[in-house]
Amino acid sequence: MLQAINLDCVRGERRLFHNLSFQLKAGECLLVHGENGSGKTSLLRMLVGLTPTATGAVHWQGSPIKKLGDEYRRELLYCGHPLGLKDALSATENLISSMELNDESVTQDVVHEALRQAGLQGREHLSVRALSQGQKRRVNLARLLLQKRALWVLDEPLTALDTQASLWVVGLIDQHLSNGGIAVLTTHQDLTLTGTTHVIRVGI
Ligand SMILES: Nc1ncnc2c1ncn2[C@@H]1O[C@H](COP(=O)(O)OP(=O)(O)OP(=O)(O)O)[C@@H](O)[C@H]1O
Repeated sequence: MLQAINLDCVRGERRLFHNLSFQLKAGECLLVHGENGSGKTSLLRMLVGLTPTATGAVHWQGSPIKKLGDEYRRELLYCGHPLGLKDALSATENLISSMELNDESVTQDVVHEALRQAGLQGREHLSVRALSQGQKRRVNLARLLLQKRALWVLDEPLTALDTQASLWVVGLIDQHLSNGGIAVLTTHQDLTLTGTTHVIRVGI
């Protein structure tokens, strides 16, 4: 279970949200809506532990994430901004190095299969700088197939994706939820998921 308890977010002079609380059980998804600059990314960064919570706390399976540290990070897959890809490396090299950074091993065949499913067959060895924005996003999202994590936190995962790739990502999220995973995502698009979906709007 993921719990946000009385979170506050102040950026500069602006309070973006106040006393924000929710909880998500296995199989549940939270869609975070809000205008540009309303605090969606700030909230996600708090949930993954990249931005400290000034007040309130984030709990995972009943314990504060601050206390869990790496134990929490091993349960978590965060696709944020920027995409975190190295331009000089190929899609394959990026994914292998991202797995290695997390002490996970993966074969090139498994990476190629993930890239095939992401619609990047034939582009596995091209340096990422030669890929389009949507293709870069697909490389980043191929991690969803490789890193088996209980909690997905996805910041605008559909940005730059065409209709087919958007359907692919929505299908992956649905599958994740039906396997008992939890997901939090921001999006400016209308999104219909089959699992239990909660919606919050940030910006006050
Ligand atoms: N490190 C920072 N220091 C000061 N202000 C910041 C910082 N990070 C974000 N902000 C401000 O906080 C506000 C919320 O930013 P955030 O990125 O969370 O918005 P968002 O809802 O994700 O926006 P978008 O839909 O445009 O992606 C913005 O006004 C932004 O300028």
